[in-house]
Amino acid sequence: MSTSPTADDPTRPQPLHRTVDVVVLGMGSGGEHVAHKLLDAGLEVAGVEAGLVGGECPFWGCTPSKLLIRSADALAEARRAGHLAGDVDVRRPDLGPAAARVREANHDWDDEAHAGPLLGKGLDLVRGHGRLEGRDADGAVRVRVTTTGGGSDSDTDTVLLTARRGVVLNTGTEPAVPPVEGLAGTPYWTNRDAVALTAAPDSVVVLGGGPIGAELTQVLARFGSRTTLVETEPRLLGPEEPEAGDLLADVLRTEGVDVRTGTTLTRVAHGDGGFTCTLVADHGGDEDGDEDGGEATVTADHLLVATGRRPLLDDLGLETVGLDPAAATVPVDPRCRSAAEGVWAVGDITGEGAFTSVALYQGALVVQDLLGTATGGPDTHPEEWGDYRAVARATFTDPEVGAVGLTEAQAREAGIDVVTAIADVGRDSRGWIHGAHGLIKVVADREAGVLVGATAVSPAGGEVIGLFTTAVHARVPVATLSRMHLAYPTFHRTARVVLAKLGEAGV
Ligand SMILES: Cc1cc2nc3c(=O)[nH]c(=O)nc-3n(C[C@H](O)[C@H](O)[C@H](O)COP(=O)(O)OP(=O)(O)OC[C@H]3O[C@@H](n4cnc5c(N)ncnc54)[C@H](O)[C@@H]3O)c2cc1C
Ligand SMILES: NC(=O)c1ccc[n+]([C@@H]2O[C@H](COP(=O)([O-])OP(=O)(O)OC[C@H]3O[C@@H](n4cnc5c(N)ncnc54)[C@H](O)[C@@H]3O)[C@@H](O)[C@H]2O)c1
Repeated sequence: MSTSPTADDPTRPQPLHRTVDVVVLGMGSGGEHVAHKLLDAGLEVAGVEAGLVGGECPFWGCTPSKLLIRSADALAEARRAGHLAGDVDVRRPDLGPAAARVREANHDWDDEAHAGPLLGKGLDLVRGHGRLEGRDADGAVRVRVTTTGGGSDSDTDTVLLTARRGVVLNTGTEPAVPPVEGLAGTPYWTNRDAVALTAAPDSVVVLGGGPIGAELTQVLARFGSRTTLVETEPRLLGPEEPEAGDLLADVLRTEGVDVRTGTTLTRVAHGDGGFTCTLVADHGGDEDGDEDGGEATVTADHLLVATGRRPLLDDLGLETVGLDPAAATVPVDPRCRSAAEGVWAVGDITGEGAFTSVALYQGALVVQDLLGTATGGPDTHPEEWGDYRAVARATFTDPEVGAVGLTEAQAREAGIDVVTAIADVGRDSRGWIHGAHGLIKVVADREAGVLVGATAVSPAGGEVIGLFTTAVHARVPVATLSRMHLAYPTFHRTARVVLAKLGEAGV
């Protein structure tokens, strides 16, 4: 690694100037993967991180939320035992054990378990806010880091990194907080507060019925919080199949959640007694229908805002390398190259799916591109490069909502000659035995004779969707799928019902 101190302003501490092969700017799941693989291959790599190495997923996202969900599911299963195995009295639901597991998993929000192995491989970890700073005379991209101290940079407030081969952007997202009157300045929670809870609050209003809102609503309700879920759109999990969101809303209502879809939070007041939320039902209202178009007031101890995420692209210096600083995402090609030479992007900022699985998938593409390990380029070997037809995802509510590829609406919008089929998981053998609520819906392309999308709302729906992910990804003909052995009795076996329906419809 070459080191050359430079000074733009003699009154400021000397910035350190280092040249490496690749700078990874933002060390979320995708960036961490890229750094590991490039270091393994012998490249000189610098990683720039303003927060914790590993990003949102292990510390405030996937892992802690799934740990809380696991405990909440255990409670729900215990409560179900009454119908199946005699009385089980859940007397004192306690978030404590789940909170302890969260802290065990993320070492009390300490990133040593992520940073340590990378440092061991020789990563130049620069802790601080990174910003692109144009190119040097050879065209190499530069990154200036305003350091937050630590490691070898504790004596300087600025480090300038030059990347011989390129920069990989992986700066992720932050909560998008809506401009609701009175909300700013109140102690509302985001996912970061929710996953750090050690006890369930008496009452909470959850704003936003996407994956974060839906998952955390069910957790808190199962631990005994009086929970109101407010969603502006007519249904939960908006981008997924409408049948999935409707079924989930029904399940949450059965569990005692006050689900208010088609409802907008218009005003927030916070005082000693907690939050007072003014709600306006504007899309048909809640299920009772008695407040449609009218104003209602809900009070709660806490307000959890889960209304989407905003890519962290501000103050990233995108314009210094010719990228649009006002764009909502950094669009990438199948190699994850941005429009700027020598600048790749991975993860949520690419807009290809805000999932850890996508960030890791894209990280592998960048590594393949930088190391030249693919057989050919995207033009000759498209199967080796970025393909987002079959993005699989799961919302870990109970039942889980697994999905892959296109929804019916998206397929129709894409001009596909769509045939759909739907089946009730609860009426099939395993579902009935289990007492499950669920459905499987498939979306087929009649002309091609293949599935382009599927949704599995089911116990273990995130696992059930694997079958359909293979089908959509590998374009397995529906006729071939219909002849598969499917173990009996399983949740995924409901596939045969939808496939038979597609057959009857001529697919
Ligand atoms: C509550 C919750 C639950 C989730 N559950 C799941 C799930 O079950 N499954 C799933 O697939 N996905 C889930 N997700 C989504 C998942 O967390 C993200 O898709 C994943 O973290 C990928 O993000 P990323 O790599 O793009 O960036 P991030 O993880 O956001 O990391 C980006 C990093 O860049 C750093 N950074 C940003 N700007 C700068 C800068 N200028 N300089 C230096 N550093 C910077 C940040 O500090 C951060 O550490 C969940 C998200 C949340 C919030
Ligand atoms: N299991 C998983 O894979 C998982 C879990 C959590 C999050 N994630 C990822 O994180 C992303 C962000 O999750 P999210 O749930 O915050 O975002 P989201 O954008 O998916 O959902 C936000 C919801 O809030 C609603 N909303 C927006 N403004 C509102 C307002 N003012 N009042 C009421 N409702 C409002 C939207 O209509 C939407 O339904 C997801 O898109 C997903 O990719 C994944």
